[in-house]
Amino acid sequence: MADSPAIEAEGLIKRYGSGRTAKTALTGLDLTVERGEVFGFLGPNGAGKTTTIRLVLDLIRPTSGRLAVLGGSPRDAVATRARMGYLAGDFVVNGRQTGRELLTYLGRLRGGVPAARIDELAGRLDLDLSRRIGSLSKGNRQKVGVVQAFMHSPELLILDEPTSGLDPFLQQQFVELVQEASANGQTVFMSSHVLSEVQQTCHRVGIIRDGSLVTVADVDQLREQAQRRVELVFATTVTADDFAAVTELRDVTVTDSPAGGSILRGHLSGSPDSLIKAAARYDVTGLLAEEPELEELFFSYYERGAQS
Ligand SMILES: Nc1ncnc2c1ncn2[C@@H]1O[C@H](COP(=O)(O)OP(=O)(O)OP(=O)(O)O)[C@@H](O)[C@H]1O
Repeated sequence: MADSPAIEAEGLIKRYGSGRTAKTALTGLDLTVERGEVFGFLGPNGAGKTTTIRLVLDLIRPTSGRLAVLGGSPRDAVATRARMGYLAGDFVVNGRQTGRELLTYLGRLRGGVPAARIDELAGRLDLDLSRRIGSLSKGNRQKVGVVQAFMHSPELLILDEPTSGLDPFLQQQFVELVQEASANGQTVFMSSHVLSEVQQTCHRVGIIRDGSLVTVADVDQLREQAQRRVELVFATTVTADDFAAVTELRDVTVTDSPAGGSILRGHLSGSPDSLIKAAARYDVTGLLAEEPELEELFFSYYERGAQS
């Protein structure tokens, strides 16, 4: 069904082993990933992220609970897998093939991918497709992994710490690929410890701890609540008292500007509207408002999870 969620888990339990060595990795996971969203799956080591992803891919089976992927059971793997793309942090394949041979082969399995699409992605990632995969560095091998995950524009991309340990160039290229996939209406489910990457790509984040989801948050809402550093330069002298009515503004300092006038600095949370209106009473010659840092907010969610 087209409008069923991309991923829907209810009371999902996964136990590894039995007897005294048994380990319950998922303790009753409830999770919905809607079609077309980029969902970040965050949590400390051992929380159950990879286990969830392996269940979605039908690489392992749940002990109990319900799981639907693209409207069907993950057990319909053959039909569903061609509509999915998957990349883990350590892309491992037969090393004797060249990148081009492997990607052409995988493209055929996924219903045919034009050679030009493979070339375009390889070009963007600065990947040499003529080299044998076994001779590539970890970073270059991971680029092959990125191409195979994205090349067929799958309905659902499953990414398990896809860029961990990779250089900033590949991380930035990866962010752009996720943003493009999202603009194209594809769904992305991504676990990551790279919070800047999550901040740049995800619509929602879910925090998992000890095998169950503790919070789901909307990244735009977090961004609105988050503080941003602001700096305003005035042609004339202003005082902190002139901005006392702007309740969204905290930690206000006013210093003399080298060009005469004043520089006002502070932290703004919520709407900038009343600050802009208060500032408009004076002659504003400079303005800086930084993009809010969500990392601290993400960490506070991790911690909140730890207390529950
Ligand atoms: N094959 C297995 N056999 C036994 N226990 C396992 C197995 N795979 C995972 N576990 C355990 O299940 C729990 C969840 O592991 P999982 O790999 O899903 O966590 P994760 O959130 O992906 O962690 P990380 O961020 O370190 O990758 C951990 O306690 C782990 O030790």
